[in-house]
Amino acid sequence: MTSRKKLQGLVAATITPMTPDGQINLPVIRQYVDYLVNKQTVKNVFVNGTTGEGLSLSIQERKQLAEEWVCQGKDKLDHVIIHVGALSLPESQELARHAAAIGAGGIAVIAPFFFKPTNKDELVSLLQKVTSEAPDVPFYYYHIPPLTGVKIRVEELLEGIKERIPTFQGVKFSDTDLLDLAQCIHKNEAQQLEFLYGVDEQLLGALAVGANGAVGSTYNYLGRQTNLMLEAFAKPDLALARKYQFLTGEFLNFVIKLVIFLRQWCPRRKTALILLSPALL
Ligand SMILES: CC(=O)N[C@H](C=O)[C@@H](O)[C@H](O)[C@H](O)CO
Ligand SMILES: CC(=O)C(=O)O
Repeated sequence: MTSRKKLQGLVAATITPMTPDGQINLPVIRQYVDYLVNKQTVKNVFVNGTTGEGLSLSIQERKQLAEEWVCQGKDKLDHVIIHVGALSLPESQELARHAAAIGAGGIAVIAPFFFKPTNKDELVSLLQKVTSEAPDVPFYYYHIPPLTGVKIRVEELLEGIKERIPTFQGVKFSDTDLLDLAQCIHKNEAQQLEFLYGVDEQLLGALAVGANGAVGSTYNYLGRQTNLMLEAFAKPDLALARKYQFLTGEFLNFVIKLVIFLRQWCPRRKTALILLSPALL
């Protein structure tokens, strides 16, 4: 693996732009990159994840999106991470090979959530089969038990993982169990891993136990404010950092109410984002 800039700070989990007739809208990704960098001060993206509805897209669509993000982000973004998890192992492997071929900065893989791995060894062996298809690309395990139902603790998963998966780089940790996160960080201090937190409304707690950064949907529109929170935390000015964290919470409460109201007639996340983003720019 060639030397790379450490992934830290904020990573926007990108939404997938669609045309009114349900096609992926590739041409707007160029503007999306500029918007993230210039308006949100966010220079990393996580593509085809939960926010991007990657698991509801076809393989072809996922590849096209990955290509466009890598291409448009080339001189503007620091890291483009592509989520390549899928229920089918060959599809996941194909996406991993593709991500490597287009020069993605990293890949992430979710645990299969229908026929689930029942123990750590099963999960690592599956991750190994996917990541070995991209032997030069840093790999992040995408831990999101509320959605996958796979509750294997990351602390346990990490024991010996680097021997089996040399590209292992870190975890996108989307769970509220900060004890598990803290133990992972504590036990792996010597290893230069990257722990990216994924529950935006409690990022401050994760920073306190040593998270390196965060991947999330809200960094699409609260990226600038959250970067100010990171700065306040680094100072440290915890009172100010808390103010920004509370802002995320309040904003999400508002969005959740709005989404419940609008759910009857529009797809969830996009509705909220489309309606709210002009007010936030
Ligand atoms: C389940 C889900 O989509 N989680 C996102 C990323 O992990 C978060 O960014 C949340 O959207 C955010 O924390 C709001 O709950
Ligand atoms: C939020 C997140 O990280 C995802 O969309 O996958």
